[in-house]
Amino acid sequence: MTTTASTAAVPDLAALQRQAARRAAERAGGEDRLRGHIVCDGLVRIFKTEGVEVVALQGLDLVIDRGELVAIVGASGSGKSTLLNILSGLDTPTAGIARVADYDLLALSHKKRLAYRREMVGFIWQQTGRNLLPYLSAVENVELPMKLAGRHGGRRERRERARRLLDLVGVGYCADRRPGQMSGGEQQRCAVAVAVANDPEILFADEPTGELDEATGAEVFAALRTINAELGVTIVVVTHDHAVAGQVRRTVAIRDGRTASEVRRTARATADGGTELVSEEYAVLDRTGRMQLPAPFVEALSLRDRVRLNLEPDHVEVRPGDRTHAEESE
Ligand SMILES: Nc1ncnc2c1ncn2[C@@H]1O[C@H](COP(=O)(O)OP(=O)(O)OP(=O)(O)O)[C@@H](O)[C@H]1O
Repeated sequence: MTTTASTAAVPDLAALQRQAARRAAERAGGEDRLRGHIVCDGLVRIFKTEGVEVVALQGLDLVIDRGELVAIVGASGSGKSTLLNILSGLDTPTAGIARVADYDLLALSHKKRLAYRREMVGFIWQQTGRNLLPYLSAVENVELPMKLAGRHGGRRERRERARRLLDLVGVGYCADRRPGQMSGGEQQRCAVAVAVANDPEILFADEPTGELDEATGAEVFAALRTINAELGVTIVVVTHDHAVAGQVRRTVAIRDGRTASEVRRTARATADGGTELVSEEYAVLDRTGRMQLPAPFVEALSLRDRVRLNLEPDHVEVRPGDRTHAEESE
């Protein structure tokens, strides 16, 4: 399915993606190391509470390359937070494969899990107040993780790096302000700088724009795109807002704990000198050949129970199946 939308201020998502991939390859030591930075294969997470089992992830497949900026969308309860908690090392899956760089997330010792969370991963929470310490200025907030990790040289080097990162996300002018003196959007952009202070390979963000209006949310996404392109950090953003997902090149939709579909976007020039955003939607096929039909397709043809499949030379046709005896005799 392809859709287009014209707008004057569409960023060139493909160019940014190429720059991010170049930077990521420099960091990782070669183009051949880009593939499969994050790999989930048949990922399962079952929660057991008072004898009741909830299958939050039921065989989820997902591959994200180094330097990608991906949005994960889905309705409430579809398993987004469960996935993010597993990938960021906060939770352990029940079964399947979850691998990030060289870390097998199903078999991490306590020590390795701590190292993974300290060195590999940065995190941004939805609640602005959870990302920053209220009694420190923006620049001090960015310096703090570097200081705690004992990295990035002495005081002066840390301060220079903190100011550089704040400039990069567009809030250099807030360096000496405390969070209470900044807007919600400025705080979240500052949180992006804090999250990458120790140069993690991957940045996870859970609804980072959930408390912001659309325009301010777009500024936070612009900061994420800049960090992605300039530093080559792989970024995974979870959101239930499909409009926000339009800010990135690749969106993965989760339904009932499985990867259901994917949208890829590219900006292209139009004949009248404007810019056009082209979106293409793909269904995701797992290793065993299973896929979910988009809900609007199912509804449009009242598909249910069974469908007819025909193999054509270059496509597969899906048609409503036979009606049951009961329906025919009505
Ligand atoms: N700790 C837990 N114990 C029991 N069930 C849980 C737990 N965490 C999540 N679940 C269940 O797993 C399913 C997926 O939840 P999850 O929070 O991952 O969804 P989500 O897509 O992030 O939803 P939301 O957008 O509302 O945050 C839900 O049915 C939820 O009730």
